[in-house]
Amino acid sequence: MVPAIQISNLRKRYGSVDAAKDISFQVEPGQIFGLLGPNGAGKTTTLRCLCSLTTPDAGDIEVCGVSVIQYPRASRQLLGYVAQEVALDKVLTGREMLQLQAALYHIPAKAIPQRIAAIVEQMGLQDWIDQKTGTYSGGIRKRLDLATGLLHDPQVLVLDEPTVGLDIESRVVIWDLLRQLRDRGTTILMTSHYLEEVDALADRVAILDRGTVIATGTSSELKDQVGGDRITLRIREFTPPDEAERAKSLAQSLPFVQDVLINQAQGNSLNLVVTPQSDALLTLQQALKESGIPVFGVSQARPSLDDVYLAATGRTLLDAEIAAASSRDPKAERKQNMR
Ligand SMILES: Nc1ncnc2c1ncn2[C@@H]1O[C@H](COP(=O)(O)OP(=O)(O)OP(=O)(O)O)[C@@H](O)[C@H]1O
Repeated sequence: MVPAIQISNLRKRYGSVDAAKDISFQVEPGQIFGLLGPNGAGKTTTLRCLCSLTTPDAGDIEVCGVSVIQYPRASRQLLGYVAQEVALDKVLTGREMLQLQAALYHIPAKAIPQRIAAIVEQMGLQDWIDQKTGTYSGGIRKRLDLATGLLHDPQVLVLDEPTVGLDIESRVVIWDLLRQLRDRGTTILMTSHYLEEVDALADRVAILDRGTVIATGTSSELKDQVGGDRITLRIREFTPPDEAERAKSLAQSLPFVQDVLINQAQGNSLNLVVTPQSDALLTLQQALKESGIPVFGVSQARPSLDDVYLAATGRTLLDAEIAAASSRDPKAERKQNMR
């Protein structure tokens, strides 16, 4: 079967920044594929290259077997792209926005009312479509964005952070809509930096870090690969570094402890990887007590996608986000993206 999306050795530089160093992954038709990674990992850049909004420096991209580099126009017909922030003209109604978009996609004038009616029903927008978009809540705006991306009935829907900034109820509505689309045969490629979103939605996941793919698979395959249980230990709300080091040495001496990391972004809490066994927590707490080290909080869990990221990069997604946020210049990026 021809993959819905095939990205091979994609490279894109902005000045001295390698936004995409060497990105390869494949999306099968009818799947939801999640690109997970912290801010700055290269997710948006990958989507922009895929949708021929920017030209890669190297690599191949195909959509349903059509080369994006050689046939950008034909490949764009196969794709619906919903950017992270879509500028809405607040004085237009949702229907007027869709009519404008339909004209941009060259949908025949006769077919437009029927196509809009179908998509409005599919997105559950009947009550809002004739109101001005300036009155919309974030969740309704996002549904209109999806409707816009789906208007020309693309085989592949590409979504950049589809629920960023939405409250949990609106996010769940969007998740349900995306599942319905997938069940009707639309392939969806979405980026997210929400672990639980990717876990809940994606059939397969690629984790990106600093412009490269560090892991690909189903969410449970990736979690199985890292193995072991996770114990998060907080000694104090903000633990002094020397005390964290002391607790780390102590934990390392326990036979069931495989690995220990000090998480500076979380007040020097400790992340332990342990061989699953029922008395691990109790034994750890006992050992800490005997050494006079207090316990502010401790919990044990199966690995998460964050643990997959941590195992591959030595830092949590949150750490990476904080580091990335301080090194970016959003104004300059926006300016460059307008060109
Ligand atoms: N137009 C641009 N001009 C200059 N640098 C850019 C531009 N676009 C992206 N970058 C840089 O490339 C790197 C990857 O950015 P990208 O937006 O692809 O990451 P991301 O994973 O999508 O993060 P986010 O979700 O925050 O957009 C970052 O270091 C970013 O600062």
